[in-house]
Amino acid sequence: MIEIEHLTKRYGKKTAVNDLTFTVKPGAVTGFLGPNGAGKSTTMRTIMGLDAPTAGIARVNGKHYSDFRAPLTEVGALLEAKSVHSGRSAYKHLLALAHTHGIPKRRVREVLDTVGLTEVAGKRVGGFSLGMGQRLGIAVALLGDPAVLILDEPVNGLDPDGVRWIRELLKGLAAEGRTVFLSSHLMSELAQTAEHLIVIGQGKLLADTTVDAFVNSRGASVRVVSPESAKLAETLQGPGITVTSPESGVLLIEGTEAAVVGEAAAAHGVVLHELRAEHASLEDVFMEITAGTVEYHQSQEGVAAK
Ligand SMILES: Nc1ncnc2c1ncn2[C@@H]1O[C@H](COP(=O)(O)OP(=O)(O)OP(=O)(O)O)[C@@H](O)[C@H]1O
Repeated sequence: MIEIEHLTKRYGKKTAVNDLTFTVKPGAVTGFLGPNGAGKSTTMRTIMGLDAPTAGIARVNGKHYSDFRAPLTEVGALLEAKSVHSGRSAYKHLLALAHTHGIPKRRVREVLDTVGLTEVAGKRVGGFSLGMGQRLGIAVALLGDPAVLILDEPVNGLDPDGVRWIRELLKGLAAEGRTVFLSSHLMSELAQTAEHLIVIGQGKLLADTTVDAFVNSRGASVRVVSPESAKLAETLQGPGITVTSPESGVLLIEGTEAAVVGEAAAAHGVVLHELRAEHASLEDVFMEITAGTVEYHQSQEGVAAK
């Protein structure tokens, strides 16, 4: 369990995290979503005791990070997305960490196997690709068999196979009853991995909900293509129903279901070329909810600061 209470972090005049309160529960993968600069990394660094909060508190299993005697066995984290430059082998790197935390040697072999690095365990970490570095970082996070895992953009640098692998790994770890908290700016990735979502923008909490509820928070609409769209639009008028026409011959109907639209068309002899229920994607809802909180906007001239 991770508990964040009224957490605020300022860097000079910049407020990176602004009075954030939420809880990450065990037994599920919780996604941490927000546009670039929203404050995700800062929040995660504060949980791991790497940044001191300006106000508020972050607790892991009821304790502050600095109160853990062997932190690796309490909370595992992958925070840096960059590869490690070291002359040490992956095995030696993990072994050194295991020693300082009282973790048995056999656990090093186990985690190397879990992350698929057994064959390259004797190779210098400095020569690792970004994806291999990510796998090593995940091995470090898992080394102490912690109940809580915090991963900042763990799919960075992984190929599609690696992305699928980490998705299954994280779901499996959550199914074992662990708390799994991962940040991503890839909405589609979180939709497939997370059950719960914490969404922030400009350091503030925007949503704390299940993925399903997040996607369904914007009602589905019905898209119709018809040579008689104007006639159909008239028959559909009613309380709670909004009909718009984004282009000639096309209707977008909100507030009712595809079946109702199809029956109305049949009853009035309207010819349909297409009838489709459209569900908002996680990405659509994310863009809508974070609009106005992004630090940088794409302008026609390029990327311009707000
Ligand atoms: N050490 C620092 N000094 C000054 N400003 C900082 C520092 N660290 C972060 N910030 C600022 O705080 C804000 C939040 O940054 P943070 O890295 O936490 O966001 P993020 O959501 O992780 O973004 P990204 O998805 O781009 O990694 C940004 O505006 C960033 O520029």
